[in-house]
Order: sequence, then C-alpha cells, then structure tokens
Amino acid sequence: MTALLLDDVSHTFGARTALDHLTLSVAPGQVTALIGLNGAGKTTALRALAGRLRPTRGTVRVLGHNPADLPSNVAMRFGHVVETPLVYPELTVAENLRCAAGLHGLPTRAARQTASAAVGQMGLDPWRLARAGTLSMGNRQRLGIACATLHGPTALILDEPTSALDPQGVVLVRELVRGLADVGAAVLVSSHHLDEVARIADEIVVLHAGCDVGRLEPGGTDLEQRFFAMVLDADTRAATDTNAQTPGGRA
Ligand SMILES: Nc1ncnc2c1ncn2[C@@H]1O[C@H](COP(=O)(O)OP(=O)(O)OP(=O)(O)O)[C@@H](O)[C@H]1O
Repeated sequence: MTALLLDDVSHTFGARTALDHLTLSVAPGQVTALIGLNGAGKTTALRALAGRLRPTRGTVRVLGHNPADLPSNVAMRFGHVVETPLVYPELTVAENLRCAAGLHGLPTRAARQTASAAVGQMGLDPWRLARAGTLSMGNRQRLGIACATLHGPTALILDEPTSALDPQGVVLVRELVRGLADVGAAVLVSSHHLDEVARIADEIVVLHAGCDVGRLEPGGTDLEQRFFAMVLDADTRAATDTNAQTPGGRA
C-alpha cells in the first residue's frame, strides 16, 4: 500500500521545468528522503503533495486522495511543513500547539495534554509562553514541526526540517521522525544533508533537474561521492541528448 504517491508528475513554471516525469511512493512505516542540489525540484514535489500546487501533469495522492481536495478525516491524519512553518506569530508557543491539536480534531483536554507533551518533546519549555513571532528561526522551525506532528500523522512530509536547527534539534527531529515511522507513518523528507538523512531514511531518492536520477543506500559508504557521480552522469546524458537533437550535432 502507498501512503504518499507522485505518479509520472511533471511541472513547469513558464519555460522552466521543475519536475520531469517524477514517480515516487512512500509506504506506511517507511522514511524516504529526497535529496538534490538547489533548484532540483524538492520543494515543488512536496508542495504538490501538500496540495499547494497543481502539477502540470501526473497524479498525486495522499492516503489515496487528491491532496487538493482531502476529506477532513484524511486531512486529520496528514501532517506537513513545506517552506514556512504554519504558526500564528501573535499566539504563544503553548497556544499554537493547543490550536494545532484542536485543528487536528483533539478535544480540549486531550489537546492541552498533547500540546504540553509536544513542548517537552521539542525542547521548547523555556519558550512555552513566548509569542511565536518573537522566536528564533530554529525555535520557530521546532514549533512548526511540533504543530504538524503532535497528532501522530499517518502521512508526513517535511521540507528541509533541520535547516535552521542546532545539533540538539537535529537529534530531536531524527527521533521524532523515526518514532512516527516505527508506529506506521509514511514520511517523505527533503534535505541537502546526506549524512543526516542517511541516519533516518530507509530510502534516498536523488532528484536532479526535476528527474529521479537514482537511489542511494542509506547504509552505504561514500554517499557524497556517489551522489555527485549520479548528478554528473545525469548532466552528461542530458548534454549528449541535446547534442543529438541539435541540427549539425555530433550524434
Ligand atoms: N514559483 C516559482 N516560479 C518560478 N519558478 C519556480 C517557482 N518555484 C520554483 N521554481 C523553479 O523550479 C525549480 C525547482 O525549484 P524547487 O524550489 O522545487 O527546488 P529545490 O530542490 O527545493 O531547491 P532548494 O534546495 O534550493 O530549496 C527551480 O529552477 C526554481 O527556480
């Protein structure tokens, strides 16, 4: 069974191709990492899954449904942080978490308990009563992740979740993601950091110029070297194809 699916998805912004026939699926209990250079298409893929972008072609499914039109009982089981964390700047950390728990269908008492547990889990105790708008970038990122995960989603997408985090925050997110996958969540996470995703992912998909150009074994050695070899190989193939199609080209 597939919880998160991109099936032959392409997307163009004007003349620029952001995704090129990308097919990707994540099963329950699986953590898949999307890794790629700046501009590879990672955020575009995650935005399509979050229902924020309707791709030019292809099929996108979250828990079997079109993310642009998720039934509310399915939306309750979905969590995502794509681009900016969705937090209310004028509310405190504790209020944001209670609000997120309520929006995910938890009754008031359970929402309060869950919010309190999430404060501790993400190391936000010292900022519990601070307004979200006054938080540092890293603490805002911790709060956004906590808001998206405190209901125990069965499908989760995280766009560069550790980009602003200190080493302690990186470990907390790693434990959170693995913990959710261990109880059956399907997780898709994008990152630039190969060594970090190698610690949490079951599968690493290399995205380059919008295409899936190969997979890396998380337990493998020389991941960085193999990543660059894949990217270089894809560029060489693209240049050869272009050359073959150019009138007067060498092929
Ligand atoms: N709203 C937009 N309008 C025009 N082009 C866009 C838009 N969003 C993304 N792009 C282009 O689509 C391509 C893929 O961008 P995307 O943000 O998905 O890459 P990324 O892999 O997430 O990059 P990064 O690692 O830098 O965050 C890039 O060439 C980018 O310039």
